[in-house]
Amino acid sequence: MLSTARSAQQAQHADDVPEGTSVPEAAQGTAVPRPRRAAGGGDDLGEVDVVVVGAGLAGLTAARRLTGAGLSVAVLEAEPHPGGRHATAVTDGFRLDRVGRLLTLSAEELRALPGLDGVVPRPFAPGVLIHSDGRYARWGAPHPRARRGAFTVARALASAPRHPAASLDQARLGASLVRLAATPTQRLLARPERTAREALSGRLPARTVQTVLRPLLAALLADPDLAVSSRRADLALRAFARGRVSVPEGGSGALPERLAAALPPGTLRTGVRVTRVSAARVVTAEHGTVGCRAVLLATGARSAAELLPGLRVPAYHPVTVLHHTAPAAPTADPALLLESDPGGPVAHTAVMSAVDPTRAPDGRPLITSTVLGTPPDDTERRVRKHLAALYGTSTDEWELLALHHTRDAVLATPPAHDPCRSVRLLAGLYVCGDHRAAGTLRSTLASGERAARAVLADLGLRPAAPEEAEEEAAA
Ligand SMILES: Cc1cc2nc3c(=O)[nH]c(=O)nc-3n(C[C@H](O)[C@H](O)[C@H](O)COP(=O)(O)OP(=O)(O)OC[C@H]3O[C@@H](n4cnc5c(N)ncnc54)[C@H](O)[C@@H]3O)c2cc1C
Repeated sequence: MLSTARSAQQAQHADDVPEGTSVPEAAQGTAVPRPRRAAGGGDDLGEVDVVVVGAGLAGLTAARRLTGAGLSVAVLEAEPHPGGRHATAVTDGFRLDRVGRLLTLSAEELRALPGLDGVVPRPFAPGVLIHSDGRYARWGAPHPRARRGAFTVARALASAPRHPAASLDQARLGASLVRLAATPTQRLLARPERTAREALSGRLPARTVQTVLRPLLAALLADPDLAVSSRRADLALRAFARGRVSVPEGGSGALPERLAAALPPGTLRTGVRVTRVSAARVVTAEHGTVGCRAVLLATGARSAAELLPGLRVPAYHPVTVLHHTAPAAPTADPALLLESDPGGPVAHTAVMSAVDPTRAPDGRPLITSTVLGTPPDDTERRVRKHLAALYGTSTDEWELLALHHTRDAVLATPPAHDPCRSVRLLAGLYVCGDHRAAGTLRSTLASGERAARAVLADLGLRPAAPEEAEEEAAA
């Protein structure tokens, strides 16, 4: 049963409760109905215990936890498939990511995330290949005779035979990354927080920051201006130093697909756009109304603010991803190639079929390239020209498979970003997603877990607990 004390509680973060939000029946003290039958087929979505709006990573994680607790749940997703920003489209047998974020978790860390065991990370070649002043340099690849082990990328930088012009810079960067690789998360999070630009320029020569760290952090955090929090930058650089930059086998969609597949049949309803929410009812565009005991908004920040005007929409970095195939792969090297020279438009690119052959059919090449910020008008033509220069080959015969522009692709996490924003608006109404989290994959998933736990507590199915300011939520 819902505890009276809990239901009478005021919203924990009144500033975040949209004006005019209707207080749910449960919060007004009316009897809590018995668990409801699961949503049925046809256009009648029936009644359920909890409606989760949005089948991205956060909503699916919350749904997994709620169904695991025995509640009937309807996950309503506007698109024809789950996954949100991290859905992977299949075109002519190619698996094409929409945003294509890089993974910075080890296989063990990935396995430990709820519902994601079985997702396989496909690493890039160790280190990164950086294009600068028309030349290429591989940073952080271990010497062929070096012993394997932890922190190989950082040690490689510290001990590699050096280009005379860059030897001191390379040694200082290597030493800095070796130290970072060994620093525990809590120590990193306790450091003073500034922009990454300020923090890095205090530690390393401007040339190293500009030619190596800026393009590397742009690839990892989608923030080429280094305005991101120095703590987020340190965590990302530590993952790089530990040799953990990879992509999920089969595309980013492997993560939401795994979470969706584990839900009880009938829980996920795709092609259902929600147009109005209150704590006891959800109205859809074409499928009527769903009655419920709690609503969890997991739609991404902008859509959440459309459904509940007053919710704050934080800043995001836009990302444009282009997928090409070619008569022949421009290289067999599974390297992450970073552009350090200004002018763009490509920030980073890889022969993705060399990194993860499962993304392309019949051994065909797949080249995936990323443009950060607002893309130019003639994006495809300029990207094709830039790729010709980067790979040193003609791209005239290359075929564009897809171009995806996502305006709110990656949460901006400047200094003083709150890593653990409240997920409980009031009893019966909850919100989760990357905008409630720290700017990491783990914290986005944790926001779904936190929201599900808050629902369970308000429904009396688990002891009420303060919203966990979990360590992992920040990391
Ligand atoms: C490989 C990988 C690496 C990642 N690395 C990071 C990282 O380093 N840092 C980080 O912060 N995050 C990372 N992420 C997570 C990612 O960047 C996003 O934070 C996350 O995908 C956002 O998920 P979400 O569920 O909040 O929102 P979304 O993915 O946007 O899902 C929202 C869903 O709601 C649906 N929807 C919207 N409006 C409605 C409506 N009215 N009715 C019904 N449905 C609606 C949308 O169609 C969408 O499916 C990573 C993800 C992957 C796969």
